[in-house]
Amino acid sequence: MTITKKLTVGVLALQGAFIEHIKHFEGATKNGYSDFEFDFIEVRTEEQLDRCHGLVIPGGESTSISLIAQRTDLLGPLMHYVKSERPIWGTCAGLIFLSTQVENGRPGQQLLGGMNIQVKRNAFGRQLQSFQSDLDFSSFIPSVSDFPTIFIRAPVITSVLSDINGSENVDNEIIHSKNDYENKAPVQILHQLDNGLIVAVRQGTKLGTSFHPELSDDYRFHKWFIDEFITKAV
Ligand SMILES: NC(=O)CC[C@H](N)C(=O)O
Repeated sequence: MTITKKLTVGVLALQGAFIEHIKHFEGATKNGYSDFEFDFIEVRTEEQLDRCHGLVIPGGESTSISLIAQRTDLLGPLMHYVKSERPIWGTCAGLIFLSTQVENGRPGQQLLGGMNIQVKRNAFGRQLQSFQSDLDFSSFIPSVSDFPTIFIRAPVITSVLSDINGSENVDNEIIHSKNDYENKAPVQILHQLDNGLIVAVRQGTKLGTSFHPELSDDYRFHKWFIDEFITKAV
């Protein structure tokens, strides 16, 4: 007799492309899991957050997500959730919110401080606000060598911070997370564009991507997140 484990994956639903993530997860898990049953939920409250075995922070506008989280009293629970080591994936604005330092941020913008990275908002400038490119992710997702990758006013990862308490990066232009969590896992660079810009990183149970797999019609990236982060964590 197989015992089926029920797993709940939340998508932070304060602003941005949360419905698209839920649809992709549903598509990615429709067939092929006999040991797990999945529930994908929109997260707007602490009670919903507590139920989640993993969380996705979608793309949208990081300053709005930060502001709404503060106004709805979800910022504290989210900072606490980051410390729990449960998997979190931030896409685009979600990557910004998940990071420790942000260049080009807005004064007062809050960061969850889940990954020891500095990111730059709107890093591609006006000429290249949005673009699509088929990228080869086969070095970390087996046989995915042609993923339709969409960038929209995307951030990039500008540095990996070795000592987040050090003073070398103190700069008034840079927003720093107020979370006292320190992710101790090594930061892995998963993908760099041909011009060297870093657009996907992993640090232990946390994943950050500059781009939007949920806006393509391809479920493989979401399936990989489920297989590599969610089902392995339980
Ligand atoms: N597509 C996106 O998520 C854009 C992110 C947006 N530029 C920000 O700063 O939050």
